[in-house]
Amino acid sequence: MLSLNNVLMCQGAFSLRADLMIEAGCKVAVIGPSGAGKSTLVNAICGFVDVAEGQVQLDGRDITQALPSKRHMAILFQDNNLFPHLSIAQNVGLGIRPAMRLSQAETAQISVALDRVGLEGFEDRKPAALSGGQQSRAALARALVQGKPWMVLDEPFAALGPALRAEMLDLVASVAMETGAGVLMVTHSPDDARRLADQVIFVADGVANPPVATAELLDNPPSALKAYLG
Ligand SMILES: Nc1ncnc2c1ncn2[C@@H]1O[C@H](COP(=O)(O)OP(=O)(O)OP(=O)(O)O)[C@@H](O)[C@H]1O
Repeated sequence: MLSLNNVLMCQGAFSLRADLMIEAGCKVAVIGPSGAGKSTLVNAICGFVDVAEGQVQLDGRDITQALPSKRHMAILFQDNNLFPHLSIAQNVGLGIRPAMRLSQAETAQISVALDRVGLEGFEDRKPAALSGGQQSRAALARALVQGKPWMVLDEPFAALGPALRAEMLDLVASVAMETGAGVLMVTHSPDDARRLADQVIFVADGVANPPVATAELLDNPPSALKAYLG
């Protein structure tokens, strides 16, 4: 369980409030207008944005001040953060061991993760020799090997076409189901939310609202969400 108890997050003059809980293993989309604070929310949960008031808890443990690396979250952002000078296997290996001296078992684990995302045989390629979709898959493999209970995605597949995006969302969902990981995903697309998410957090007017069942919220949107959806 991930809880934000009366949390106030600030980025310069911008501030965002949240008082909400997300069940372990739940897949949650974060939607809302541009600049509403979706990235601020997930970055605060991951430890990249300071919390000015309130408490962030993971399974009852106060992680408000914890380093990002101690938060049990695998993070996947839009640019994939693949290092261009490293091979795909090395990039995925960074998810296991930043120092990169991998044991045989860890090397095998990388191959299993690459197989899982459909990149078997791509171990030695550099990111530039992969398509955009394949790069997204490699970044997902890196999240996979971390074995964390949460995957946090900030518009991870925004650069992909609709068919490829749907494919990646289904892959995230099946990986999450296999590992039992919860998913928190920022997206601009209500269709993506419907495809992946059990629940939706709507961010608007300085508030990240508690999660509501996806169909319930998108089928009967409150006025601010209706205005956003158009
Ligand atoms: N480092 C920063 N310093 C000051 N203000 C910031 C900083 N980062 C973001 N902001 C401001 O915080 C607000 C929320 O930004 P945020 O990126 O969280 O919104 P968002 O909902 O993710 O937007 P988008 O959908 O456009 O990506 C914006 O007004 C933005 O200008």
